[in-house]
Amino acid sequence: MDTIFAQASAPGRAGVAVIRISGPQAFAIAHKISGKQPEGRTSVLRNLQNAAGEVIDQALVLSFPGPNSFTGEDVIEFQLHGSIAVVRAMLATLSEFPDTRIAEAGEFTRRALENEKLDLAQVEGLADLIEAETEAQRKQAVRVLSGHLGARVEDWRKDLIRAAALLEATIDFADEEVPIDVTPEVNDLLTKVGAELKAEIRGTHVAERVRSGFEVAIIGPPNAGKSTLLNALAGRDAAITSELAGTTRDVIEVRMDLGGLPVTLLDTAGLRDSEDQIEAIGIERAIERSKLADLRVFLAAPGESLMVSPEAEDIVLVPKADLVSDSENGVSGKTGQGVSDLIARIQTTLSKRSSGVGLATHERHRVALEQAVSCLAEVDAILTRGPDFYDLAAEELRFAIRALESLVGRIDVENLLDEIFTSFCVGK
Ligand SMILES: Nc1nc2c(ncn2[C@@H]2O[C@H](COP(=O)(O)OP(=O)(O)OP(=O)(O)O)[C@@H](O)[C@H]2O)c(=O)[nH]1
Ligand SMILES: [K+]
Ligand SMILES: [Mg+2]
Repeated sequence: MDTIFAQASAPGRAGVAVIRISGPQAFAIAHKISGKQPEGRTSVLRNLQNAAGEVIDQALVLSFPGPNSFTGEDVIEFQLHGSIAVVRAMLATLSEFPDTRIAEAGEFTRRALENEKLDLAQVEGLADLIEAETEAQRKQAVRVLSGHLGARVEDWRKDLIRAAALLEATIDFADEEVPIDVTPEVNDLLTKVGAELKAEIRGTHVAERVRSGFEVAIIGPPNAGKSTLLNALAGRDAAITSELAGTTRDVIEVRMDLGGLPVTLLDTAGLRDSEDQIEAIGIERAIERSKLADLRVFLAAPGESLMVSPEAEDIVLVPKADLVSDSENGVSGKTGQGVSDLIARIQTTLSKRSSGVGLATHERHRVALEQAVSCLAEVDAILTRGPDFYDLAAEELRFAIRALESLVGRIDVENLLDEIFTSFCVGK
């Protein structure tokens, strides 16, 4: 097993840079570079030397003897001064040791997975946490990283294994009089697990949104002030505004953090029947994108007919509130009137939706859960055919169990690993 090393902190100048070493040679290397090692899980201040005995830097040295380390192997961390030259000199010195090489992207985490310090879902949570930009994303990632999904999978697995065992026990008695009817208990177990899986599946759609962002489309007739409103919400001139109807044509996207939720605001072309070919394409796109959006903000005068109808939670506001007398339900991007109310309404609506997130947060999780659910439906169908088919039902149950195990990487997932780890940075 190679010993691997990498800069774990971001590249460039900084107060402190962290270089991490993991593997069988980690302690021996640290000894050569910095002298006697600190006791496990403590830190000491040391001069670090290169092969020629020159001092590279003065640094904190931390040691984590395996298996109680992030990777499960012996790990050393150097906290150096965050200088490009210091880091380069350290990496050059480290690369001179035999059986030691720079780590690949995500390789420390990969070793943590291989040494069962993390399960596969936790690895995904860790990747999400590093990517997190908003509070909602951070919270969701921390939940996944905590390993609760693994615990949940373990519960489902136990229930399904029990159901399979009950069925198999019956098969063994096939020739004799069956002592007890196991179907009520099996059905209870299947119903319970099935309902819980379905609830998790519902949550995955929202979780995906928390990760990638909710889309909120601003739509309405030309010149309603959509682009002006977008600019007011974004706090910058992201879209061109003018008194000419039909100014906006392409969908304009602005990413922002709305009270901790990641939101992409969409400004769209004004909706009307247009002879202009380019404008007509813009209008078509406006309709398409706004239908796919998670929420729509309509700028429309009362009674005004639109080419898209609002859905239940959509927000309908009277535009240019500064010009109308009854401005109760109005908004004005120009004066800022009603803008903070609008932000609060968007936030409330989306937070309510994001509260439905469970522990399964990735497309991969959804696919595995749905596979398990469809296996369970199949088990139900087989059971109605009577005890002669119990062995078939037990077999199908094992497929469901395997689908669930793939969530946490208990079964062979080599191809998945490459996909997951390519999203990691070197040093993690
Ligand atoms: N009084 C007033 N004028 C506004 C308000 N919002 C926008 N305007 C003006 O209305 C005109 C149209 O504004 P835009 O923001 O370009 O409107 P739009 O809905 O994006 O228009 P299209 O992209 O052409 O569909 C501009 O002259 C703005 O200055 C408002 O709240 N109050
Ligand atoms: K306009
Ligand atoms: Mg516009």
